[in-house]
Amino acid sequence: DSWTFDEFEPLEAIGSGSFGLIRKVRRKTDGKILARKEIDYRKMGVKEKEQLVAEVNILKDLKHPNIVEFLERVIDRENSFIYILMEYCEGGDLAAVIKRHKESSLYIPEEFIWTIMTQLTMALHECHCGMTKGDDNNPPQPRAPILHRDLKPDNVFLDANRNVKLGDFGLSRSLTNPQKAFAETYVGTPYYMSPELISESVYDVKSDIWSLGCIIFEMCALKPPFLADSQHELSLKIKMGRIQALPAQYSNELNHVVRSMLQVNPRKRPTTSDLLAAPRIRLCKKQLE
Ligand SMILES: CNC(=O)c1c(C)[nH]c(/C=C2\C(=O)Nc3ccc(Cl)cc32)c1C
Repeated sequence: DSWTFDEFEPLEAIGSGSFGLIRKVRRKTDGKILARKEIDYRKMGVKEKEQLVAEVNILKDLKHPNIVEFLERVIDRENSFIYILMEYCEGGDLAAVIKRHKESSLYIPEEFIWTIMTQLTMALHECHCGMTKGDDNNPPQPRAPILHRDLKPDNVFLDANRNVKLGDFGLSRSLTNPQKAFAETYVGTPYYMSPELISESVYDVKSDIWSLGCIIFEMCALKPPFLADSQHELSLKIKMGRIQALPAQYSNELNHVVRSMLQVNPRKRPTTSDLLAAPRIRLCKKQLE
């Protein structure tokens, strides 16, 4: 821990992530604004502590312009707190963007939706198909896919230039052993639970694609693709997989891409590579470079 605790001036709380509060802080040395996740590990069980260590290790290895940057972990043993220092995303989370549009009955412009989808797909591509850093005596090689497992608008953040930053890998898993990761206890947000998770409780990269589809659908329709008053009814709707058409102003290509991600059969859903090959996403990717 190269930072001592009083390096940072605490500012206001800005949100809550997995395991704890997120606070805006100012680094005293250079005045840089950062986000600090504050976790009181006194109350944590062994399993949760292991999960937290796994989250930090995953975040430490993921370096990508569309994934929140992990800077440092500081342990305050006196008060049994762990502080995870990450980049500050001035634009807040995507859930707030959707909420603002819904309240002012304004649809989100299609162009913005494509830029969000493109950047989220690139972030997921890094998680699912990333390469190890490699060094001078061994070349980079494919590493085990990292499943985010809790993709939702609340975990997507925007920086000052509206660049997308995928955050909160609190529930993510690395598929180190060949068979798929079984969802020990599914803790994701019920709205975004994929059909395979409801039935076989097996989670793999295609389950993240389903959740990505739910996020993009919600950006267009300003409500999730499946809504119900009970978990049971929600599960039935998700397994049926019937979704309404997007609002008429959105293009056929956007409808097609969203529906392809929301297919009940995971094998029919596109991979991140398939999505990055879609014409509109290729175009958007070029414009972002
Ligand atoms: C009302 N809160 C906000 O607008 C807000 C702002 C300005 N930033 C955030 C959140 C984060 C932020 O700014 N950096 C982050 C890094 C990781 C995670 Cl999991 C979350 C954040 C939020 C929720």
